[in-house]
Amino acid sequence: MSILLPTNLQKCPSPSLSLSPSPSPPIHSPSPSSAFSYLGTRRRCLRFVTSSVASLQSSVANGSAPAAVVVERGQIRLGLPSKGRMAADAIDLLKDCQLFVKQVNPRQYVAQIPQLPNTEVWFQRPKDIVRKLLSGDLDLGIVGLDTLSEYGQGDEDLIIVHEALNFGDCHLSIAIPNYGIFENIKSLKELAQMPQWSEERPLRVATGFTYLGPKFMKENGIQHVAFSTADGALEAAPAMGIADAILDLVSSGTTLKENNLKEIEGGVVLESQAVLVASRRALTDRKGALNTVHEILERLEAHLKADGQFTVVANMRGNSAEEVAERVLSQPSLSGLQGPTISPVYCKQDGQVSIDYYAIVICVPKKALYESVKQLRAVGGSGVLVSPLTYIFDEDTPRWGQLLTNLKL
Ligand SMILES: Nc1ncnc2c1ncn2[C@@H]1O[C@H](COP(=O)(O)OP(=O)(O)OP(=O)(O)O)[C@@H](O)[C@H]1O
Ligand SMILES: O=P(O)(O)OC[C@H]1O[C@H](OP(=O)(O)OP(=O)(O)O)[C@H](O)[C@@H]1O
Ligand SMILES: [Mg+2]
Repeated sequence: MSILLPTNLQKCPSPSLSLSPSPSPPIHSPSPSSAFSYLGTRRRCLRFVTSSVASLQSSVANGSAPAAVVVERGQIRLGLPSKGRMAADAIDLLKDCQLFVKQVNPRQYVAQIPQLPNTEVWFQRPKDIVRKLLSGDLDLGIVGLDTLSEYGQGDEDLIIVHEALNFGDCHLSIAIPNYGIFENIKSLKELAQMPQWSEERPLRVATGFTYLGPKFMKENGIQHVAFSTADGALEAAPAMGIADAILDLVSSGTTLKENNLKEIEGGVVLESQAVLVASRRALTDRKGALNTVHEILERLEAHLKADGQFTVVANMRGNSAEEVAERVLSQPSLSGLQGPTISPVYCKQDGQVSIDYYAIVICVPKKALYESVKQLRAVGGSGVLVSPLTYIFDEDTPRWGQLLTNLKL
């Protein structure tokens, strides 16, 4: 395999991989462009790079000196995306957890959360949040798993505290043209076995993910690949003749479709969504950091668990609470969190108080709402009321226990 890194990396480790001309003529178009840099093509380059790849990549990709000790400071620092599609969603999520980020104006990069008086918010680009967690300048952060994986490179100091914040859903995937020599190619295996690729003329992949891309190809035993990098609109690269394939984020798939590209079986590198990440050093060494993370985690879990559920209340005729419970529990979608809550409904008839009905209360996953209502009706439920659920505070916070285990506390 020739996973090739830029020659310029060897001379000048800089976070921005500078541009060099394409190594070999493209298959669709004879006009290589210098808009993308091929990450090295020469064998002597590969030999050098493979021996020092780990240390070189981490200092280049992280753009900062490795953190050594935890610097004394009074406040816990939470990094939030300063721009892009994640910025508003991260603030909205915290708001839904009753954590209100007070930013005086959008160009101010520091903010407060009055509910967490020992915590400061710092707005940073997602990749810089990861870099600053590693350098010790931030303690916590919210970023996409893709960014965390690309810039964190599996560093053990980075701990994912909550892996599913329910926004920023996308996946990192290889895409190829749906025309020309790729028309009948449907899988990564078929792509790798195409006779066109050789050491001299590798499959050229344009990507912003220059750590995850080569790692994935290596793990899949794919030979003859060369990566180039660019900062956006990657989907144009194949049609421009700059690359054969791309490795980029996909959400709705519209951008791929509009650019005549397709995903292939086995080509998904990573499923991603927003995560809460912490620096292990900060959690173990910085006073107050663990308490802050506990509070944020409790609020997040309570909100996110409730977010997918409705509260359903219905009346049901019956002779006793137990008899109604049996009917309700005979249906697969009506067991609620622990089981239905059933209470008598007291009616006054001819001066007498009687119990003919029982009210049942259950939590129902939003996706299963209609099915649940049908099942309720089938066992005699009537007057079904549905309302959104705001929080579910469980007895304990499962991820908190996992975090403590992970920290060996
Ligand atoms: N199309 C998408 N749909 C949903 N989430 C996405 C999509 N593209 C990216 N994301 C998620 O949002 C994060 C931020 O992406 P965004 O495009 O806002 O910023 P960026 O790519 O870092 O910056 P820029 O695009 O301005 O260079 C990504 O790391 C990813 O987790
Ligand atoms: O599958 P879709 O819903 O079409 O989304 C995918 C696109 O979204 C992102 O681009 P972004 O909008 O961030 O622009 P960028 O290329 O400038 O990063 C990503 O890089 C894809 O190009
Ligand atoms: Mg983007």
